[in-house]
Amino acid sequence: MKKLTLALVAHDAKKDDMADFVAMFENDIRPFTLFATGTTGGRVMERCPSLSVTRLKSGPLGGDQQIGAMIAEGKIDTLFFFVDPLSPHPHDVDVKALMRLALVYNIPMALNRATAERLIESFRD
Ligand SMILES: O=C(CO)COP(=O)(O)O
Repeated sequence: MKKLTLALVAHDAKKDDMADFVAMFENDIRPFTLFATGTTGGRVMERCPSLSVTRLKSGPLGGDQQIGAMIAEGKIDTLFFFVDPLSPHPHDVDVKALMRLALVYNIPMALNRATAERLIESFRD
């Protein structure tokens, strides 16, 4: 059976949360083929060295758009995007575009840790 793909993205203020989350649910996350924006992927691999994560560009340099394009191509099954709602982001249009494509293609999308925890549990057999 084809492995499901999971994309991980976190704004700077949420990167600790993302690394903690992945470490806590490492066994649930391991079966997925993992993609991440550049810095998020680096932090996740630092925390969980046994996980293999394909790192795309950093968000502000096009990483969000790369993940959006992969969603449009049917290459991403699930998106965990830990959003910082309290800081301005220079690439906010890219952030919105990524969320929009996740909605257009109706893929499961968790925008905070509480939702991601419940969603990842739903993939258990
Ligand atoms: O900016 C991001 C999401 O919008 C994430 O990008 P990085 O993981 O490279 O910080």
